[in-house]
Amino acid sequence: MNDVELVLRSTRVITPEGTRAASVAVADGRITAVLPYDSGVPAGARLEDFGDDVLLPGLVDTHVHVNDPGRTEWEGFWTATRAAAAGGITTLVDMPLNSLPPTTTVDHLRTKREVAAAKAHIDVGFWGGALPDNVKDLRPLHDAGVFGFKAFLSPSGVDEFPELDREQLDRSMAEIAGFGGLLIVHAEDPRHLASAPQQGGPKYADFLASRPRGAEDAAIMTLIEQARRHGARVHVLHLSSSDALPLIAEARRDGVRITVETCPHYLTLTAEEVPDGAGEFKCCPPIREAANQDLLWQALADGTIDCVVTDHSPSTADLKTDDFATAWGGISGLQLSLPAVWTEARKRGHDLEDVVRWMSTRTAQLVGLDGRKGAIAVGRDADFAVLAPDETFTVDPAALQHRNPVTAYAGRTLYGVVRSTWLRGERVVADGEFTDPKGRLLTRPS
Ligand SMILES: NC(=O)NC(NC(N)=O)C(=O)[O-]
Ligand SMILES: [Zn+2]
Ligand SMILES: [Zn+2]
Repeated sequence: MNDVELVLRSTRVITPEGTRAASVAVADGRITAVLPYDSGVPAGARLEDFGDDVLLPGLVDTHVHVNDPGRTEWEGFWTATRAAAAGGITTLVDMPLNSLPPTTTVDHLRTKREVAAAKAHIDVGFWGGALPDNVKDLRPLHDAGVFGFKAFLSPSGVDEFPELDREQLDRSMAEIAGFGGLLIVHAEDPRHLASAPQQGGPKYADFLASRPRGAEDAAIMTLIEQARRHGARVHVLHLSSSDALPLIAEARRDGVRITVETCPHYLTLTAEEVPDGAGEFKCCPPIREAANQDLLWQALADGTIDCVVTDHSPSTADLKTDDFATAWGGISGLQLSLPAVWTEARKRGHDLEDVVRWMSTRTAQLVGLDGRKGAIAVGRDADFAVLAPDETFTVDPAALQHRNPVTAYAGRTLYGVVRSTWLRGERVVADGEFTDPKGRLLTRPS
């Protein structure tokens, strides 16, 4: 084993065994030991002492739309990965849509990887996309290292990424189950969307009524039925409807291989407080009522919801119009996800270990990266965030690093200042100062 190069020390290190004062030894970008706080520093090693700031594993955000290449006026690898790093995220997995080309063939994946390579400030992996006409591309994409496949059941918002009907979903799922892959699904049933009251305009209540919980519940029922039949591994993206929770819990008890994520905005923002005309709050499925949010928190606490990811899906500011029917759907959360979730979590009696489990450990597990990411433990990559959990700040859009600093969190006061972020033992950002990009491109461990 190589000599220890770096020791990171804090009175509060979050490890799988709990939070304790510890020294974390690093060599060749990996954690080689987690030792008592006063273990000393080997000759030739550098010491970084964070005092009482918390050292936690870098977050793993498995739901990010980087949009590069093709819609780089919306977002790109340079800006998205800087925003992520500033928010304590050290790994992201890029969604297959909104970039041009979308990640739906091996050729397109190659293009994406070339574009990302020089710009990534954190580690980056890729999801593939399941379209009505690319079943033959799924296995080659899997073999090329994508982490799984996203499918929509309702329109995606971009023409080049059409949704699957039930038969097409069935066919793609059979194919993906055949090679042991993971299918991740935007679960809103188009029939329930079509039959809901439709009314454009600036009233949030009208938008909410147009995308009812029943649309999510019905799509999730379809997904469960098909996953059960195929023995497939499926994952529900960006769950907002609390009514779907009992369905998911029951399916899991029956042995269906289903996991679920939700997002910071569903956990921290409520329909009651969305101002009319405020397009920065539009996302699909929508932010729902406070009572719904309480049930999402309960499901996180009892484990029905596995993890929390951003669904960072930005656009240019002009597309976030005051008409909820036509405004771009997507909330930009990369830089603020940790403080936003932590602020609400602490209010509800959770500790940072819970937040780390939801935003790092479980997301790493979801994509099979738990051998390398998601915990401060020997053998894992030396990816860290240093957080001052009791310090507050007020969200100023001008301080955000993503390309179009539109945010639903403007003016909110949040707990948790990310002081620095570390990737494989190297500092990526500290107090707003970034180093040159050091991110690597990840493939699914086989
Ligand atoms: N085209 C999108 O980026 N859609 C995303 N938009 C949201 N969530 O509003 C998503 O993940 O479905
Ligand atoms: Zn989606
Ligand atoms: Zn998304």
